[in-house]
Amino acid sequence: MNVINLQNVSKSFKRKHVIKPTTLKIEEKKIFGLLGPSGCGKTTLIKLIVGMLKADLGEITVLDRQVPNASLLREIGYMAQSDALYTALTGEQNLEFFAKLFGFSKSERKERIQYASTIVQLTKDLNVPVSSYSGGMKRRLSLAIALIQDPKILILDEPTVGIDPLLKKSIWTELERLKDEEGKTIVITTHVMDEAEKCDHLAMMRDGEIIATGKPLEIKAHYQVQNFDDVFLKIGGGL
Ligand SMILES: Nc1ncnc2c1ncn2[C@@H]1O[C@H](COP(=O)(O)OP(=O)(O)OP(=O)(O)O)[C@@H](O)[C@H]1O
Repeated sequence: MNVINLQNVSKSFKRKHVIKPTTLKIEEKKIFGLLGPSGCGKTTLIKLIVGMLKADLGEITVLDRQVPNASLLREIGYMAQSDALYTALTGEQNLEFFAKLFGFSKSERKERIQYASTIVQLTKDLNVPVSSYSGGMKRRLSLAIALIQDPKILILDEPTVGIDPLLKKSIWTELERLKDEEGKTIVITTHVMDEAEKCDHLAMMRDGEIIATGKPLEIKAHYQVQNFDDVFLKIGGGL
């Protein structure tokens, strides 16, 4: 079953055609990666799916509901590229704020905060104001916020930027567990080549267009290369 469907979706900013007519289906219970050079339109595409931007043309449905739809807020955990955090508050207060928005009871909030902060290894720093967090800690808190309401779909815009390799590995282990054991669908943008390899399915973007889709092996075969660094070089080189 497809949980995300885009049908001929396009978007321009002023006269710039940032997303050219795009049709895309994302299957449930998969990790779907969006790859492409900086500025090719990944974040814009993601914002259209989340409902933060309105498409000029075309139709987007998520879980069979047309976007935008307020009921989808609960179903989509979104981690933006720039952290949207309350820096005067502690990590825990940030998580508490978002957990309250989703109407969790006090005991559920405690449980959810414990779960989300453990995954991103922030439990020890929960009582520190976010203003004194490092860049990587802010990314981790943003990921915890995306997980707080136990959404069916996780949409993560470069979630592991600024995160050290060990923690990155444990985050990926958790993403794979969320998919395998809890049936989550995960959409991720990345520039990191080993992350591309871990996705079940990929869409390669260039200049506002999806130019290839497939499993990592299929994409490499398509470009006749051994690794994703070379895929990128070929895309950048105007294949
Ligand atoms: N609000 C906006 N107004 C005008 N132009 C915009 C706006 N948002 C994005 N753009 C332009 O749209 C293009 C695609 O941007 P987008 O952020 O989607 O790319 P990206 O692939 O996510 O890049 P990166 O990997 O660097 O994050 C860029 O040329 C950008 O300058």
